Amino acid sequence: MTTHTPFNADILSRLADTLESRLPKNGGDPARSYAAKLLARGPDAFLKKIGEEATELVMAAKDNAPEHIVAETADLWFHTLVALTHYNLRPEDVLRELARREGVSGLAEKASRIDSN
Ligand SMILES: N=c1c2ncn([C@@H]3O[C@H](COP(=O)(O)OP(=O)(O)OP(=O)(O)O)[C@@H](O)[C@H]3O)c2ncn1[C@@H]1O[C@H](COP(=O)(O)O)[C@@H](O)[C@H]1O
Repeated sequence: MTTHTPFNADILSRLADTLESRLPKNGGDPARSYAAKLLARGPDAFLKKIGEEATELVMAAKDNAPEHIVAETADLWFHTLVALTHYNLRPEDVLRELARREGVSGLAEKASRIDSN
């Protein structure tokens, strides 16, 4: 199932727009929407789900089950998008941060942090 075919990341923006519409202040209805239910219940609810989904991803990876890994990563990304929405942040903020880091070696970045301490 692995593919390097370019895929438009607009889905993240569209999903974030949908999640914003599920916020309590925007009339999200917990009776009709799982996302609205999580957002109405607040951080304890969606942060617990992030922990659970991360653990499920680890287990899928340990099983070396590619389709399961993709599904669990999607669940994890979805719940992190719910968290970003609660904190008035957008996936574009995260994508900008990744773009800022592009080409910066993790080893070099870590060394610069250690040197500056
Ligand atoms: N991408 C997702 C998405 N990914 C995962 N999920 C839900 O996340 C939950 C994952 O939790 P689990 O796997 O633990 O399943 P569960 O046992 O049912 O969950 P709990 O009862 O334990 O919380 C499931 O209920 C999934 O349906 C999602 N729910 C919604 N979306 C998107 O969000 C949009 C708005 O959704 P609603 O407003 O909730 O209808 C949808 O149109 C989709 O585009």
